[in-house]
Amino acid sequence: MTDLAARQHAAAVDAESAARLAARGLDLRLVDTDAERDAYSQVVARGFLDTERSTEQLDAVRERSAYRRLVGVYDVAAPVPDAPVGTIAGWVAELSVPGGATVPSLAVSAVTVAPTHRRRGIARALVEGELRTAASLGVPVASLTVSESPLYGRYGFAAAAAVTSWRIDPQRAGWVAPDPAGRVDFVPRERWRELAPALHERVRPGVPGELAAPAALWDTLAGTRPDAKDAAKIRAVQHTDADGVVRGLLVYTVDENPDDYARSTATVSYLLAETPDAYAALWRFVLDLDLIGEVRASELSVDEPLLWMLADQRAAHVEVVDHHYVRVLDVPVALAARRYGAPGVLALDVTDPLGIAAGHWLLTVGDDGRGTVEERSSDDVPAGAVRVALGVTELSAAYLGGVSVATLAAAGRVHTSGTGGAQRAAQMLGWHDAPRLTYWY
Ligand SMILES: CC(=O)SCCNC(=O)CCNC(=O)[C@H](O)C(C)(C)COP(=O)(O)OP(=O)(O)OC[C@H]1O[C@@H](n2cnc3c(N)ncnc32)[C@H](O)[C@@H]1OP(=O)(O)O
Repeated sequence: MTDLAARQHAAAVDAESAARLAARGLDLRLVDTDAERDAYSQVVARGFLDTERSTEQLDAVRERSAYRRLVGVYDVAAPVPDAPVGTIAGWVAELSVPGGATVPSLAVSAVTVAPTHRRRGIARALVEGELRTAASLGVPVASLTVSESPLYGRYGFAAAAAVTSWRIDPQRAGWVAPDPAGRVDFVPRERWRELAPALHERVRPGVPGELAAPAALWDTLAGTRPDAKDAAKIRAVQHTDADGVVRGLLVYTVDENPDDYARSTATVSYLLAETPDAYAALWRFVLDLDLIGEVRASELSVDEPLLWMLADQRAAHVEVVDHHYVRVLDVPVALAARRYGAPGVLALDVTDPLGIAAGHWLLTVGDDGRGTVEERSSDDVPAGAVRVALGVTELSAAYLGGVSVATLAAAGRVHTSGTGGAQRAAQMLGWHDAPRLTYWY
């Protein structure tokens, strides 16, 4: 755990949110002991429509979630006062940004409020409180994946990295890409679980929008958790290059079609590739599986090379889905971390309903794509700069290069100065690789 992550984990709860909730007889506090964590875990399961957790599941969750800071809201007047009526989890993890660098991000998860206590501002107090705490510690961005799209824009989050869900008819798709080098083999799930973290560590800096993954993710994907459901369905595969180095990993499941056995369904749970050969070989393996009439995959990029490997692009039905939500907390630190698509100068006027990221900033990008950021007064705009007035939600939307500023301007969400200002700002803030996050958290 980095020093920043340790400080975030141990920080006191936000005083403003605590006072707001206390005025309603509610207690905001850190969830600490094993018994508290188990009670919290049961409430989160209920909040996400899951069944009550068994002792085995509680043990598995507790063992795998120590990295998470857990905060609960308690109602002392409730019949079970030890069960929180509101929950949130947060931890600091590296978020990849355009250009190969990473920034620390407050990853937010497990936001639930008991149906008995909804629509009284408890979720707002929890989310705002954790954002203020992270910002006060110097965490430059926050991020999350969502159950419902409309929830987090009000706090400054935007869908910065969309992904795609695919349904492919492999019997129609064909293949027009070169034959990939290397070999593909089945491996035991336990072996896959050992290999995955290191491969992800190598791949993720080059994928804007990807987040350092908790160890628990690999157990879930490989079915190696003691409480795993349907683990026996999971098939694990590796790709190795000519030197025998593992360059790609795949886990998938198959569901028989009782009406037509030869048109069963294969679902790609996770496909990770470090090289073009590994990427092509693993996709080709999936598309060539016998007895499969449909291949499903999700959390793929909006600009997936796979589309250009298919002889018949209409064999693939592709749906774009909002996925990784990002919220800038510290404008200069966040903007200085990424690289830019073109040189130039932007005068940014940023508004923020929570006040955290509001201000006037000058972003100067050199020919090498690196940016420097200075605070400026609102009327100080150098000649040649494009003035961009936007909310923190729109800044966050454009942060990873996943949406063009020209598109946001055309949608009326961003205002730019001068003829062609939106296009120049779009070239600067744009990036050649679509951002993506490969999992949910
Ligand atoms: C990162 C994650 O964990 S995503 C998972 C979110 N959690 C879930 O989906 C679990 C099921 N849902 C719940 O537990 C709750 O309904 C929550 C957490 C979504 C909302 O909790 P509440 O305490 O009722 O929210 P709260 O009263 O603080 O409302 C905050 C704002 O969100 C709005 N809001 C709350 N729920 C919804 C919703 N389902 N759709 C749209 N807006 C909503 C409120 O109108 C309010 O708006 P305003 O403050 O701008 O006027």
